[in-house]
Amino acid sequence: MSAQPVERTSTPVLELRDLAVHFGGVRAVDGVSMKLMPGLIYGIIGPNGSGKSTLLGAITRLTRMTRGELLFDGASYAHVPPSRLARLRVARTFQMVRLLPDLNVRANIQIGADSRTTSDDRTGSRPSWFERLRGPAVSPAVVDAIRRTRLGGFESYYPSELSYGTQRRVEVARALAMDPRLLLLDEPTAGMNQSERAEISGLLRDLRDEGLTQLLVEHDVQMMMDTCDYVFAMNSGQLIAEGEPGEVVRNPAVQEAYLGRKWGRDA
Ligand SMILES: Nc1ncnc2c1ncn2[C@@H]1O[C@H](COP(=O)(O)OP(=O)(O)OP(=O)(O)O)[C@@H](O)[C@H]1O
Repeated sequence: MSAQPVERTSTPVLELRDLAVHFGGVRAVDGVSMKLMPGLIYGIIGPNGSGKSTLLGAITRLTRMTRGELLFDGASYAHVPPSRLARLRVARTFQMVRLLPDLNVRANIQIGADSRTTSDDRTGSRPSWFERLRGPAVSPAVVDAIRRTRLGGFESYYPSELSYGTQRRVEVARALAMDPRLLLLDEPTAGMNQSERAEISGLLRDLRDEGLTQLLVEHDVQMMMDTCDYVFAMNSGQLIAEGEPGEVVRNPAVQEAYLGRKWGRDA
């Protein structure tokens, strides 16, 4: 693994230049620049209120930027509406599980596959996603997402019948069914037990090995160290450190931001 993936010469999948999001006088994100190179898992760590979720919101165009530039594959998308992000092949999962309770696992994942084609095709002549769910056809993208997330056997289950960890995996599967080039994950292991966390970490690393670029926001620093290739640390809306995960969590500014807590097996 390279400790300095940003030094590679290929075009970043995602680049942020001097990104800022201010809410009145609150500088939630204040001048963040980063480059995400293809096929790596990136993480953002930082204490509560440091701006991590706001940054994800800006990247996914759900939160209005105050200034800065967003580039995907080298092209600006700062004015692309969030509904068109699937077309860019950017997918995300949310802090809270957002599965539709009245649809089974297969149908929930189908929504991901349909969101991409819906975003691409605005002719209005196609059946709605709900009409297609009632039909017999299952997209190859859905079959593939179920295989990659090891959800085989759960296809007919409803969300309320699944453990929290499995619901989270369905969320990841729904995002994968969009065939993303960049997957953004907001606290994917929140509320999980240790074995569920390890399972998600393994899944994300498998997806990385298949070439999927990922950006992860997570409170569990040990999980970030075990999972990420490269970590950004935020505090008060700004980046205070970046690099190989072990180095970043030992950085004095990062340690101070977390009020003296220490991580790492040998820290
Ligand atoms: N819509 C909003 N209006 C005003 N202030 C906001 C808004 N959203 C976030 N903030 C503020 O911006 C700052 C950054 O919040 P944000 O949720 O991005 O941090 P975070 O690092 O994701 O925190 P956590 O780890 O607790 O989720 C905080 O001071 C927060 O109160």
